[in-house]
Amino acid sequence: MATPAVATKLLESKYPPVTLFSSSPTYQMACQQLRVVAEAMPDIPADIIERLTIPKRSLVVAVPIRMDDGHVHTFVGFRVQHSLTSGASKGGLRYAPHVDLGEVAALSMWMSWKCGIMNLPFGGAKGGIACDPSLLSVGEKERLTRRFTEEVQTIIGPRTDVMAPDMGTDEQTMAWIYDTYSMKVGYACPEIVTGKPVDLGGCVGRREATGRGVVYCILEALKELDLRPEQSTAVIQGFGNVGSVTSEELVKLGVKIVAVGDRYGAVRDLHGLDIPALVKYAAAHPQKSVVNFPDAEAIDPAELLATPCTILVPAALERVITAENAGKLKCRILAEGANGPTTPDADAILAKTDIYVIPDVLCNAGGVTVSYFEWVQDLQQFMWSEQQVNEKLHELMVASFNKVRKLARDRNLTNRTAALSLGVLKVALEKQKRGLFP
Ligand SMILES: NC(=O)C1=CN([C@@H]2O[C@H](COP(=O)(O)OP(=O)(O)OC[C@H]3O[C@@H](n4cnc5c(N)ncnc54)[C@H](OP(=O)(O)O)[C@@H]3O)[C@@H](O)[C@H]2O)C=CC1
Ligand SMILES: O=C(O)CCC(=O)C(=O)O
Repeated sequence: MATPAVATKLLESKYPPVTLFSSSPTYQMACQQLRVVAEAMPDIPADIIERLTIPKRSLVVAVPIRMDDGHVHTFVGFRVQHSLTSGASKGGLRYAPHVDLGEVAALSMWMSWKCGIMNLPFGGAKGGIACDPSLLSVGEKERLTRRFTEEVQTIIGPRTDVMAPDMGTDEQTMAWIYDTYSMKVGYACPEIVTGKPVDLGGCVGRREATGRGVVYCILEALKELDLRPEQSTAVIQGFGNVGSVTSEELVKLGVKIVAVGDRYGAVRDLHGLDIPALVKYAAAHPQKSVVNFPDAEAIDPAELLATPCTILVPAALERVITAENAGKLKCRILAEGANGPTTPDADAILAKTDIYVIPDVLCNAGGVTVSYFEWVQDLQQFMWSEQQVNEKLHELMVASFNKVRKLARDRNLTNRTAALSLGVLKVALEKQKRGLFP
């Protein structure tokens, strides 16, 4: 019987990252996590694990658009569908400067596990365009989105691949995709995207869903640790959709948010930041940033993650908690709003501490869950109330949280390995039952 370290090494030679994607550290990280699952769940057939390291379909497209100054600039866009075993593939579209094929492939794998954990009838996908949306005008963003939609049109569809917002995209982006796709097919097809404006068939509560789901998980963790929200503090990295909604929802429960940071800087107030005022301030700021927020102390963003608090919520980028800073975290709960914020090396360090990790694939699954509700409503042309949406979201998040905790306890696994294992097991089982590798 090989020791765990030796077994991981053997698995590494058996399932190396695929060359096409492997220049991306994020894809390498997703493959490393899959190897940990293969080791923890030896009953999953090796040939299925091998298939799961390789996304089913990846499309790279040139996206030329006329810029406002008259010249034509060609961007590069990606759509990766990791698995269609469980249904249409599902996942966000991200606009960010660092987007590449490997990053999108990793994010698509995580979407497969996330949908599996939540028991949603979807496979995983993700898309992205390498661009800095803060440097584009609204007209440029519209032309970019419409051209990208046309370029990926052959592989998307309400029963094949359904996009949603992610970093740098929003409800307006989804409205443009909806309109472009509908013009092509010749009828209004709201079920082609989720996260649309409510006026266009979007679901009430989708914009807030990821942050709400993060908070539902935090409440379960606080309960288990016998801690109370009113006695807790939080630090939030990223103040976009996920970071700002998580902050607002935590404040409603009495949690004090002591520090918040974004790409441009970070602010701290040990008495608790005025979050509703910070939301208004950031919305009015030219770069939508929290920097220079009055009555708060400016701090070095590098200090943010090491700020003492009960709950730390990374809600921005991948790989921000690494072997270098994992030992410096001073939180009791790490609630991963972002996808992939913690590297496997950092995980090994955290596993030796008493930090309670709520892994991304569980913690931020509220977004895709309400996207599922939106898709179902659009297919049936029957809309739910916000109360129905929130109650159902709460029920599904708590059920999945408990499934993950049970597996972690029963098998003596970390929460991350338990969550990933549940997701991978669901996909693997469906593949086995279908008798082939769709
Ligand atoms: N939206 C959703 O429904 C879901 C999102 N997620 C994940 O949550 C994370 C955030 O997504 P979302 O909130 O939608 O994205 P947004 O674009 O709305 O917000 C991203 C935030 O991250 C900040 N940020 C960017 N770069 C850095 C940096 N280098 N250091 C610190 N902060 C930075 C941005 O700041 P700035 O504006 O200044 O660039 C912004 O505040 C991503 O990992 C995404 O994949 C996961 C599940 C669902
Ligand atoms: O709502 C969705 O379909 C996907 C959200 C997403 O991209 C994510 O969970 O990372």
